[in-house]
Amino acid sequence: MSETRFWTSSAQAAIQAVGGSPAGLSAQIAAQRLAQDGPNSLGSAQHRRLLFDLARRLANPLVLILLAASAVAGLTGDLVSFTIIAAVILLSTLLDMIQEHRAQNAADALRQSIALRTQVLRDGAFVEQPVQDLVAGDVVALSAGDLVPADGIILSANAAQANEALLTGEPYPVEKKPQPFDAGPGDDDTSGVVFRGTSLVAGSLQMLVVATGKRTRLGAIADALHETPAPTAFEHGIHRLGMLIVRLTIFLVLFVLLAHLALGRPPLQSFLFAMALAVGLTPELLPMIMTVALSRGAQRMAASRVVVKRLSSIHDLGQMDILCTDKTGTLTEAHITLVGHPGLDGRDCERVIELAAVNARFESGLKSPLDEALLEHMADKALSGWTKIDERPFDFERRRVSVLAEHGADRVEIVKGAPETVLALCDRAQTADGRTMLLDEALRREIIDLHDARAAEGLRLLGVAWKAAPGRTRIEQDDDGGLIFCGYCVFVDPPKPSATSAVARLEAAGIGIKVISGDAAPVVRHLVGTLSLPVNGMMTGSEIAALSDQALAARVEAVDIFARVTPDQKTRIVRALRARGHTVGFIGDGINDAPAIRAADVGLSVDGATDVARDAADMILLAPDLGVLADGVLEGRRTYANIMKYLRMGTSSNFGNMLTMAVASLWLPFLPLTPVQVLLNNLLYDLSQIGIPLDGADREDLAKPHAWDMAAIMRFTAIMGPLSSLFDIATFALLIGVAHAGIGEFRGAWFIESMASQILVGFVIRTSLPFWRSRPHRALVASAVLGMAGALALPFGPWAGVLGFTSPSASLIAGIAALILVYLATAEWLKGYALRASPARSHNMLTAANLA
Ligand SMILES: Nc1ncnc2c1ncn2[C@@H]1O[C@H](COP(=O)(O)OP(=O)(O)OP(=O)(O)O)[C@@H](O)[C@H]1O
Ligand SMILES: [Mg+2]
Repeated sequence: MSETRFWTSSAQAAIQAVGGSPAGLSAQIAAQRLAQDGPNSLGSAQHRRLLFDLARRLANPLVLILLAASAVAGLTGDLVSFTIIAAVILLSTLLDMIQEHRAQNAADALRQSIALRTQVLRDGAFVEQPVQDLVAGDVVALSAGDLVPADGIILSANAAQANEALLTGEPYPVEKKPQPFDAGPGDDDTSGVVFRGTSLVAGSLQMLVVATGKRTRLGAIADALHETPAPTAFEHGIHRLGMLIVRLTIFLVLFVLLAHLALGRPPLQSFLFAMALAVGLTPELLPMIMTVALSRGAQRMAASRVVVKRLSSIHDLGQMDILCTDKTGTLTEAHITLVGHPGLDGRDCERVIELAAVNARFESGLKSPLDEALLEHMADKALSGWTKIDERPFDFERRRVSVLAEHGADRVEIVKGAPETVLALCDRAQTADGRTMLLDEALRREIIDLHDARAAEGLRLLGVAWKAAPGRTRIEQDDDGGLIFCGYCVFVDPPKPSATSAVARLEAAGIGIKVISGDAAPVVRHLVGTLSLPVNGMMTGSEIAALSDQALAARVEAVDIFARVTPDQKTRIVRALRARGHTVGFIGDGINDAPAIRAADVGLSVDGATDVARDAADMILLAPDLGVLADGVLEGRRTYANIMKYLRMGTSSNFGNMLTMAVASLWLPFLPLTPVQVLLNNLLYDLSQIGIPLDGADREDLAKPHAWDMAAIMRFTAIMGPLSSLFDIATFALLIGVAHAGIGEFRGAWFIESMASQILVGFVIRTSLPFWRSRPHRALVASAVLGMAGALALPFGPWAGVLGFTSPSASLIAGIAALILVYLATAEWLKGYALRASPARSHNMLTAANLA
């Protein structure tokens, strides 16, 4: 769909075109339009269709070749094989697909629960609606911190500023205000319109929606942007491992095929066998296991009140070794109250609080908790007599709010903000009795000392200043000089006692904490002292500003407290830590935190946070509490441990099977299993693994962050794979050399041996502890029992003949059982050695290399 460039025609024309009016829509018409136009989302309208998905999976070339080859075999007489092969392929694909779908649906439902909502005018009143349900013609009210939910025309605005970096690349906010309704067409000015995906960073506005979903300007480029984030180190590693297995498989299949042909075996049977092996060896279950494990993880995390938006961030959470946190709300209660408003002499002064409250009342930007505390304090005292002329809303670079207001005949500009910023703009000061004096060095020192004394007690302060502004009607960018300092507003934001134990838990889990705040250094230092957080070293924004990225990276690890930092510096700190090889989490709730949340490996926000922060985050904490996060980290690690379990079992048994098949092809005078039997073996093995995502993890797996370690997987495979083939070959020797088994009996016995050894060894290698010390999950035991029962039922049931088996004798089974016991004992003995992490592995080096 192409964008309409509606802003080039007059607002009137655009509004008429969508049949809207400033009065909004009725709920009934909105529902009709929603049915007609579809939801306001950029994703594909419907879920992928099940049938379509099935076709996509069956289109796997290996599967197609196998089906084609067995069809050829079917035409030449072996119809039974063809039927069974087709049925087995269909069955295992369905099994795989249904699990994945269910997992995806569960994860989607969780994501839905935290979907963005917005204020919409319906039937004449503003109501909260999910952003998805917006239609053209709706009137939407936005305020600072909100994401713009659709493209639209501004009906009214109040000091609104939008960040349009996503569309224009321009990092600085641009002013937004309504344009004349009948302005001529052809104008490419976009100041009177807003676009989906941008955000309001200051002020407020009302817009009339003219385009939703894919018809928006963002929708037109969304496919090109393709919102899939860059793969994480873990996904990258999995992909590499998968490719390695595929390459090995191709090599093996060619080897087996050529060996059989060279030895003069029937070509079609040999080909079918080789293809069945290939289907069995490819790690086709990996995506399903990943999705199911991750979605399970997400569900469990939701139970501990962490909602996951991006599933793959669960690994990053498990791997996270540094958590950066803002201060307000995570380390403090965020119930801010005003406790004083001292003038120059240190005693509370009415003038100070009045000016500050007027400033807070007239600010239309994002109301900060400080503003709310001021207004709450003034609730009983009227601010009547004051009228607003203009304002310059808060932003995190200026760290102040300027308001132009009038009281009777006096027109004044009132500025409140970070004390040092405000003081720097003053050249005079005013006492409580109204005397104005020059602000000399001595007086400046006194005022600073007054501040430092309170800040050292952990109190937050705002400076308040003013100047006469006769005849002025606007506040321009650089008007804030020559102010008269008046006093401070003093606030208390009590520390959150639960933060201490939550931080201790995170520390115990191997996660270092860094506090990154826009607040003043003494306040932050006092807070971390009160909570006795294990943090050291302090750096301020002005120090960071003087450092290059390299210099910052060199120092950033040794510093745990950052104060008076700008939003951009928050991002620089995160980047510097990542460049040092850390997996970094960032938790924050404000507009100022959003860029850093996005820059982190794991972006975290809380449920009550601004849209912009929630949108940037990978996970949302439903309670603003670090304790919740500590639980989440354990879930992340458990999920990771389970995926590693599957990988270890899969790669080592695959590799073992490859070796076995290579030997068998050269040595056995017949195929060790028929193609049908190979596929059945594969299906049963898959079935036995269904329980893995539910399995628990040992305490050892949860104790510290784990990075993807390819070398360790290779090492494990190189030890455990050959071990299993050794026992396979011993089984061959037993069957042929000792028992002189016929072909059917050989295949029956070997089918059982290979299934039993693969399934049972899983219980040995799923844990690094002695296997009897770690209890597997019931579901894993159940699926394993199911797989084993199948393995025994096939060669022994009435269908054995059709499947090409002859039931093995009791003594053969006893022999095999003995071999398997020895195998399991050897595996248990060797696994400590095989499971050791690669010695060269340094967490830092590895992740740094992956980042590059
Ligand atoms: N409404 C306001 N009016 C004037 N100044 C403000 C206002 N809000 C914040 N400031 C100033 O800007 C500074 C930075 O804002 P803030 O403390 O919210 O940053 P932050 O990085 O989000 O901090 P935190 O770590 O506490 O969440 C404040 O310390 C204060 O000096
Ligand atoms: Mg904050």
